[in-house]
Amino acid sequence: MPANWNIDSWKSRPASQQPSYLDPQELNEVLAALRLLPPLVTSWEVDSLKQQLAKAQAGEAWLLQGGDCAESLDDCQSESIASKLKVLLQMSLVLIFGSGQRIVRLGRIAGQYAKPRSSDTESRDGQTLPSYRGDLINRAPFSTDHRRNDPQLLLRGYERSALTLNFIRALSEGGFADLHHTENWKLTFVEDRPEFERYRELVNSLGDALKFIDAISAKPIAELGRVDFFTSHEALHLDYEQSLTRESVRGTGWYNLGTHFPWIGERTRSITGAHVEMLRGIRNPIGIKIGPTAKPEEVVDLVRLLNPENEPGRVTLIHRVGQGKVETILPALIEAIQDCRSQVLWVCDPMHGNTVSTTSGQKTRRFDDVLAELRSAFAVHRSCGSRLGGVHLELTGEDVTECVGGSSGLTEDDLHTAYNTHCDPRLNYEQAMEIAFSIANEIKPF
Ligand SMILES: O=C[C@H](O)[C@H](O)COP(=O)(O)O
Ligand SMILES: C=C(OP(=O)(O)O)C(=O)O
Repeated sequence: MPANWNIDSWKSRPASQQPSYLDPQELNEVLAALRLLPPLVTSWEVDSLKQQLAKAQAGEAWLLQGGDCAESLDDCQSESIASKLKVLLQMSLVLIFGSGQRIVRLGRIAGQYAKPRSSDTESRDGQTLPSYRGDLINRAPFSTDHRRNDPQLLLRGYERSALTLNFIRALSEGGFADLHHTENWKLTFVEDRPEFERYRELVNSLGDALKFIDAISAKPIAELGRVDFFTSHEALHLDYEQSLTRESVRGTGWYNLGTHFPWIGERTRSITGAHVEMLRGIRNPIGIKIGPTAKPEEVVDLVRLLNPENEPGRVTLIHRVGQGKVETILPALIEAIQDCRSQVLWVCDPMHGNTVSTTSGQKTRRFDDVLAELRSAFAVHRSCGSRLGGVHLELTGEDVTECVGGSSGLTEDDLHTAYNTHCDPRLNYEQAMEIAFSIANEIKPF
């Protein structure tokens, strides 16, 4: 256990972005109930992910992290969960083909229910209400009742996370994930989409390769029938995260067993803050979001504090500085980490630095900005003798219209057609696949 850390030590630090509840007694009862419920993941799985991230750090694998901006409790349905898994599986296949590397699949799923916000309140037509903070805390519709922080939502969030994870596990292990049957991963609406055509060609080559492997193997290769799939979410609501943080029965320390990979957001990464203190003491691999104002020495201090033993796979730095700023901001961060010889996995989130508002005030992201940030990140890492080891995307397998651009040429006028996100705009199927093909051209073994 790290020095001076205990399961409550975060409580003596300033905790930003935390909801307050009208009835603290009700909150305490809910937290007591959560503490008795079984964990969602196991410490063995968490350790296995850490080993895979260590491989990505060493240049032997690549990380694909993606999913909703904000999962919704109502969206915990088979179709929606399967379609997220399908698009991530299809993307990972494209990346494997392009790079010849192992792909680590990490969903923003089964717990991505809490959102940090820029403002505590939202005003519409002269009425001001608390901001929506994710379905773990309050609800999205703009009414006093929906925007009230409700401790019972913590239990609902835990339950929906468990249901989601149960379905993902079944799909990942069974015939659904079998590489011989990639037709299972097809989304209903994609037939005539250009990106699907490119994907179909790739799957046909895979079919030939599998026939060859099957012909020369004496027995079926189990790995071809299943996939590894891990979960992640922002560790934001600290009472909730604490209730799922448990001491390992193996005596290997404390783990957050509400997810495989918790991350610290850009708004809560203060080195003296409660979020950093909470995650300092757990054994999970963790992510840290790095925005454009981060100072190199600040990032070095954070990495040293969170990974004092310099353990491979422990820290993933997810930079999200915005297109046009990568060349000026990223080199100093990379050099500072190289100078202190800290082992980190570098990942680019090309979404969060590129949110813009339309003339009607709707949040969107331009596909070209997302792609530009990603391409610059590859180039800057290369020129610094470093390696971009993964991508972090907000995406969905559904046919939404939230980000503009991409090969189908979505415009601001199209956004109203299927703008379904509760928080930030996500890439739709076609845009996500287009990004995957672009990345596949960039990834090279170290
Ligand atoms: O997903 C990230 C943040 O929660 C989101 O960008 C905050 O949005 P806001 O600036 O509208 O509060
Ligand atoms: C809030 C998020 O990102 P960031 O902390 O980078 O703004 C997020 O990824 O949901």
